[in-house]
Amino acid sequence: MDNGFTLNLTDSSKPTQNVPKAKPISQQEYVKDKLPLVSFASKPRQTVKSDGVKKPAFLVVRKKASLLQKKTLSEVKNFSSTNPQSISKAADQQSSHKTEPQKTTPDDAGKFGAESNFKAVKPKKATKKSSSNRKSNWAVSDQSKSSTAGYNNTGIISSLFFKNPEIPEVTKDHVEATEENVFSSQSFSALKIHKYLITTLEKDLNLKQMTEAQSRTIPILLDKKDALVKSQTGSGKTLAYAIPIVESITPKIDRTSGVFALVIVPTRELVLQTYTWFTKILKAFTWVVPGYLIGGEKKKSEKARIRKGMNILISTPGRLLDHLSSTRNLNLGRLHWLVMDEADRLLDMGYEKDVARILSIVQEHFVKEGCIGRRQNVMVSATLSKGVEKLAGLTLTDPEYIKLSEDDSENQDQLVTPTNLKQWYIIVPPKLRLATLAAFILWKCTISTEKKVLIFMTTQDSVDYHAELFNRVLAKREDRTSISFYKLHGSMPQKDRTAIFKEFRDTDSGVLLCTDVAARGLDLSAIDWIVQYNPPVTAEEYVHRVGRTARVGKCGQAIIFLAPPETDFVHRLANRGISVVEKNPDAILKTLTNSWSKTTQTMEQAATSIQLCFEECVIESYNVYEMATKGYVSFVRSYAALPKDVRDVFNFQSLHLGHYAKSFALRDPPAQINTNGRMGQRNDRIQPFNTARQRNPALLKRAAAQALGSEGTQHQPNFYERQAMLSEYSSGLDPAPAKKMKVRPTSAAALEMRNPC
Ligand SMILES: Nc1ncnc2c1ncn2[C@@H]1O[C@H](COP(=O)(O)OP(=O)(O)OP(=O)(O)O)[C@@H](O)[C@H]1O
Repeated sequence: MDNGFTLNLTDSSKPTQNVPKAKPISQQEYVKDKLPLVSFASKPRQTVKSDGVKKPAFLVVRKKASLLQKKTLSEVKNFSSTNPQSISKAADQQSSHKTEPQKTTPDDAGKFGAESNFKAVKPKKATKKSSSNRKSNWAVSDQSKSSTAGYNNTGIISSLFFKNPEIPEVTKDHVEATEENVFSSQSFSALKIHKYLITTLEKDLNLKQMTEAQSRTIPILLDKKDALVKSQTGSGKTLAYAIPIVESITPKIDRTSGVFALVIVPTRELVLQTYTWFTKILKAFTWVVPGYLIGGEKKKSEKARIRKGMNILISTPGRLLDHLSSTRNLNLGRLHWLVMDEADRLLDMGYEKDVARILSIVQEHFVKEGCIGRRQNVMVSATLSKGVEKLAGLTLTDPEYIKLSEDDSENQDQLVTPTNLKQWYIIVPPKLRLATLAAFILWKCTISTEKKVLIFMTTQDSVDYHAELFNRVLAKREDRTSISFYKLHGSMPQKDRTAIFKEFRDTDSGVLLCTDVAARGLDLSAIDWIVQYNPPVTAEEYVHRVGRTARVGKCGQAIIFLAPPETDFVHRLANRGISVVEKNPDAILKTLTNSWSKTTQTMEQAATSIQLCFEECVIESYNVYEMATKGYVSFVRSYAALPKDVRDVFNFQSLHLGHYAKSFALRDPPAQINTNGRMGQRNDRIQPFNTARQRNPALLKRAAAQALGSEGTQHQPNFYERQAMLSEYSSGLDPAPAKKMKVRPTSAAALEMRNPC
């Protein structure tokens, strides 16, 4: 039997076609990685038929040099996966000293991981599914068992298709989805605004009709009223407040007149995007100066811009507060407009203090200037709820609550997603997550025409790792089109962030891996698919993430990966008026037989082949291995730190750590995975995420609290605090405390939690 990974040494000196081609380890890489990987052949364990003659076949075994007994380093250096001589030499040597079988596989992980719900799960005999759509092959048939058994028998890697948890049947909820029209029947010329502004909108920006959000909001704001605007993602809310601001600026204003309008938004990319909108619609109003403040830029150049003066200022709260306390020229005493875009995000615990402080400073400036004019306040978000303004003590004067959907007051909590958005969920056993994601990417980017994909992950380390892994394994293969992978998260240098944001916005195809830094407000054109590889914890965040596609009446699709214990999230969404349809993961994995390897016949073989390539990639380079462990540890820690309110759905106790390790292409048992590399090999710096902690929830809780910068026994961060700390939205510009902090982070994940952007 040829399982696709056998090497017939007697038949040919070349590896068979199906042996995954691993990059030979260069001397340089060897020195860098310290722990080289060697390949050698095992004792013949089976035979393959060639020209009707039975010949012994050898399995290629790849091990870290350090695991081989009696091998000197110089011997080890001579081995490489593509060097058949070294393989046969190794095979000879191996007969004299046996290789250590890998002691543990992630399948054993119940022993190492948290107490798992899956511990007692036996290999599944048959799925419970009744509908054909839900038929799944996780419980492998005898035939497929035999096709993948080779891996199991070698003890090299565990099978993807054994010991997976049962996929629960998800009862279908009746969802009354609320719909909102995107476009109104009115054009901009119906508004009482300056004719130059109308010309810019209709001729230069080619906007024929107003959206519903614009036609309802603009007249109210032109009437000088305060407003709370809630309308679906991608409904043109930016212009809904930008047009009245520009219209209300009189010709008397120049750059020395001070800040006329202040717009606060949660992320730097959103600042740049909003700034671009203002520059576009100010085309005919050359005397009005827009400007922005973001973190990651030289403060000195920002100070110079402030000194020169600007009339419309767009900023993240962190940077604004920083300048308000350190830049004397920044005077907000003549402010006529205060806009908070993504206001619900700005006013939750992550930002509330910053925003409240900004408001009190604005008030001080008002008193100093002796200003008597009334300031107009506008709050905008797709998930805004009434009363949110009270959170920061912001006093709105008789605000209009502009809500586009016509639901009754009982349904205040209902969320709205675009009508043209198709929403799916997929229940994937943890072991198959990576292969399924890879299959999805290959399917969309090489076979289908929907080639622009945005993938959300929880942590920055996870994004870094997957971007590196996919770049090495999926990006380029001779026999298919190359795929461009991009990444975006809060710890990247601002220059890179801006460049990638612009590049991905303007490209027709590619995959952007990102954290929630890209979840809100970003207008990336024509994204075909949103993939939530890690689910968000709230329905609101779900709405914002999927809202990056299907904007202004366009079509789009979104899919969310759920593990079997997380399926209740579907009901949570249904309770908020969001309907998602189940997709069969087999349908995605099957595409691998076309997109990954045309020589593999079954889905199981193809999935195992791609998983093996990922695992090889991780073993080969210590850098990738380190990234994988960091990604895994940060994922586990972020899961452990999730707030109580969501633990009925996202329960750390239900995580099968071993299976999740496999989803990071790691072969080590969870107890041996830490951000410090292999246990015992580099024992400096970081404490391992040890078994005791994993097993004991109390210890874990304390560890999570400590990682978040507080003593477990003293202050336990509440829901909002944790969410804020785990979130990507902070501008990262709360400079004073950040600089003072001398506590050494216990891990990259902890660092990320403390200082996310
Ligand atoms: N009247 C219009 N006609 C056509 N397109 C429009 C119109 N107004 C805005 N748009 C387009 O709609 C897109 C989304 O706009 P915008 O980013 O303001 O949406 P939003 O409602 O703020 O979304 P989110 O809630 O995700 O922040 C932009 O690409 C913009 O060009």
